[in-house]
Amino acid sequence: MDDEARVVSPDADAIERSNEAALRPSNLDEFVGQRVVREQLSLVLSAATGRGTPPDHVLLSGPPGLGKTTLAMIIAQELGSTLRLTSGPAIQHAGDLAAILSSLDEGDVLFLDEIHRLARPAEEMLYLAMEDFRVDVVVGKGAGATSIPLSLPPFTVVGATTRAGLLPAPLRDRFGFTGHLDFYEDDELKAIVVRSAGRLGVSIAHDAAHEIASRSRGTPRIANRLLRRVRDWAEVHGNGRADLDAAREALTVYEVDERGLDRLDRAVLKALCTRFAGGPVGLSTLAVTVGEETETVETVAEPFLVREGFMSRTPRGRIATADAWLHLGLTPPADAIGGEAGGRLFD
Ligand SMILES: Nc1ncnc2c1ncn2[C@@H]1O[C@H](COP(=O)(O)OP(=O)(O)OP(=O)(O)O)[C@@H](O)[C@H]1O
Repeated sequence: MDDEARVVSPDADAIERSNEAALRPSNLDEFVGQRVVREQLSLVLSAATGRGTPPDHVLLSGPPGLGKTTLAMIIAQELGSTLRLTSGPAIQHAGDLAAILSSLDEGDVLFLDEIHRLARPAEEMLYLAMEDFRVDVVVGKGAGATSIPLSLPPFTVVGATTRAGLLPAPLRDRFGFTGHLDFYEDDELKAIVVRSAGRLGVSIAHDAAHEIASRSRGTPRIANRLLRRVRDWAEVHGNGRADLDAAREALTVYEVDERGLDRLDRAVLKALCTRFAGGPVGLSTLAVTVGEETETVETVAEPFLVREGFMSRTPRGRIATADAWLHLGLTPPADAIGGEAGGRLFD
């Protein structure tokens, strides 16, 4: 299954991103949760504003859908600066980055999403630009090529990455502030759902907001998406009000269960428990059994199942925890490991 086709996917396509625009908080006070990052960032921004200089470069790391782009927008907003958005994969050549850098105005915020996917030559150009506000533009080709240094006005890079570990140390070191975003608690997600419902003009009951929050896998993007599906259901089958019944019915239609697992997650757990007696079993065997690509199971279902304590990765393969058996309504074998124990991780 295409990841973005899943209602519980943490990723978003272009259409969804444009739908999300209306739901983004526009300042730090409206940004729910992530208390530590919010406090630290607020200090960095206030100090820079007080000094009248651009703040240090900011690196935001964490899984998709937790608010990195939103925070970048808030940073620009709080600084009263212009935000320029691009991403690692969009920059194919160093020249693409040179063109962006040389068009920046003083104090601009340059948001570089998926910064870990920048090509090496662009990465090296970025080091120089971040450190010395300078870029070397190469003119001509081959032996006749010359490099012309161009100075840039002071600006701030906000880099976002889902894989902070992949960033080379020299790049990581050029960020004066790094904030790591973590999965949200249910009460924070509930606050986001209530706020988003208000923005969408949907009347929502508190227990319905809680129901949506608890099935959203700790991720605001998923919470907002489930809210839109509940709104659809309420408009088509109900009275337009998102009450608990509407929430439960809609999420049943989309096969998202009370712990946030969808059809693929449950298929993986079921295969693990019933076909392989709880494992250990290799990932590719498991993927073939559920009729999916290995990569889909590895990147889409497994991280959530491991995080929730349903599955464990061991050197001999994947195993189901006691919680997995219980969640499927099955009796765990006597030697099943507890949900929290998690086995020994091998990577
Ligand atoms: N703390 C928050 N409070 C309220 N809404 C939030 C919060 N964090 C994220 N959202 C909402 O969740 C959606 C996804 O957020 P965002 O696009 O910022 O995530 P992201 O981490 O940049 O994702 P990606 O890595 O896929 O680019 C947006 O609609 C945003 O408004």
